[in-house]
Amino acid sequence: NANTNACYGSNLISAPSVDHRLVPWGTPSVHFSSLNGTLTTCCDSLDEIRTALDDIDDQILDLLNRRAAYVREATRFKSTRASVNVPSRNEAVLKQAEQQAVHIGVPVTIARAAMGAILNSSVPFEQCIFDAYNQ
Ligand SMILES: C=C(O[C@@H]1C=C(C(=O)O)C=C[C@H]1O)C(=O)O
Repeated sequence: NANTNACYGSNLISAPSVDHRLVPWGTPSVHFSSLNGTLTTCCDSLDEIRTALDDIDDQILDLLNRRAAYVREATRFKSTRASVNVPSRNEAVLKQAEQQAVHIGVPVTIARAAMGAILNSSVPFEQCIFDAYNQ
């Protein structure tokens, strides 16, 4: 079959191009099972998505707060400043996070970067706590 598209003019768009997609395009990736067993799909708008993201970000911050409390507590079991950072443990935490990410389907790129940022900020936080009690 000849490709006759070009015969109809250069402005003919037979398939949405990367720059001209009707939104929303593709198929939804967020599904909820409600109480009566019916499946509902999110989302109807970008606003709805951002409201959901804001709520999740609040939950992440809550977890970070709890995590930081334990990191602070760990300082009490370190007798020297040099023993605050434990590279082997950092590696183990990262490796475990990557494996868990694969297991539950979290994009590994996100899991790796997020856990890396958590560790890279937790160690200085713990060192700061150590210093504050060591002067
Ligand atoms: C909390 C600790 O101290 C540091 C912080 C870690 C963390 O945030 O998970 C891990 C290892 C240490 O570098 C620990 O030794 O477990």
